[in-house]
Amino acid sequence: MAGTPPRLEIRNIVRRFGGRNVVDGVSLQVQPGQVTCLLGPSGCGKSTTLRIIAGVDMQNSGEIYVDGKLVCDTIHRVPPEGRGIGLMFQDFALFPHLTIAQNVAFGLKGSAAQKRARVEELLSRVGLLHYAEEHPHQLSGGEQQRVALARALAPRPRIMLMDEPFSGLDNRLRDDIRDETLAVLKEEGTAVLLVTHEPDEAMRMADEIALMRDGRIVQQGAPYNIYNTPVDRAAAAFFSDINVIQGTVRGALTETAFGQFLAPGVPDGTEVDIVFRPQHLKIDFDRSGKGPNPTPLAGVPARGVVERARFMGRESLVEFRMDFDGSILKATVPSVFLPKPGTPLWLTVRRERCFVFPRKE
Ligand SMILES: Nc1ncnc2c1ncn2[C@@H]1O[C@H](COP(=O)(O)OP(=O)(O)OP(=O)(O)O)[C@@H](O)[C@H]1O
Repeated sequence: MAGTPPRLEIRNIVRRFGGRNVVDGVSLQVQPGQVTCLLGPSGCGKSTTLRIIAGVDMQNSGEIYVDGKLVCDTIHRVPPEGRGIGLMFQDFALFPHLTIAQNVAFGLKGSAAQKRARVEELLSRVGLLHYAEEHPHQLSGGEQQRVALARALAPRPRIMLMDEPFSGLDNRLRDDIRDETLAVLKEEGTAVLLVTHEPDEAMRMADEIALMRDGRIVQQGAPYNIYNTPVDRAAAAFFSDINVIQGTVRGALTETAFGQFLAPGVPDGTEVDIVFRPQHLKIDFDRSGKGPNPTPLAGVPARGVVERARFMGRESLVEFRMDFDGSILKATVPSVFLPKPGTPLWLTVRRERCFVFPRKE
């Protein structure tokens, strides 16, 4: 690509432990001011990837570039402190014997006046200037996390690596700290690579999500695209509960109780999973044994009987036992609607909300 190189680029990183590729050919780029989330289940290799970029672990093959300059392959290796990288980890504790200001100043170079100016700038940005002379134990968990952010940002790192930085905080506080952190990182124009196993965190923070499984990135893109066009059943299931209807392809179509689904390019006889999220199952009332009329967009309605309905605050989760095969499908609906078990209702699902994937055993 012509023009400015990415702030961070990794190419084909492989890391083996005990004969297993724990990181198996990971490539990605992060631009200045952009947050990329490495998202995946526990053990998929996220932290190992981050540790390699930080320089505290070493890849078996692959390269790391910062602003287009090679900082590490299997021959050259810039030490961690020479990479312009800041770190923020959940258990990256503050120094208990130093004041808040001394903690933030810890990695800074320059004159005393320059250091003081930078510390004051960052502490006021995270709203903690009045705590400058206190010690960490006098601050709440959320405040300590903000100090940790200020400390990591103080030397103006070109790249910030964050590994589950908010997981020690309780829910409400976590949302606030995430938003504040994001605002500060954007102002500083830092390129951020954030590791998390929580889809909500990734959706809230990321400009781009790299979904990782078994050491590989299986899908990469804006949160909206990753959520709405998953590459496979597991990618869909990572973000929410899913419904799955099984079918077999005949003539690029598969027949279900909801009518036909297109399966272009899928060979005859292939078993497929038709996957959709519970919020996309639409409910209609029973009109003397009939449901709404079929439409090209929503297909044929199918009847189910309410098995269970649970109130969950903002929404209700309703489980239906379907007449056609006795399977259970789930719908989330606004919680004003809480039908009684045994109520027959009709269900439809819009075609553009469904994904047809060849079944993997
Ligand atoms: N030093 C090591 N020696 C041997 N195996 C390791 C080492 N470090 C990591 N692993 C293994 O590599 C795999 C990936 O670990 P990693 O910590 O990168 O996963 P993760 O996706 O970050 O998971 P988590 O969210 O639980 O930290 C795991 O199976 C882990 O046991």
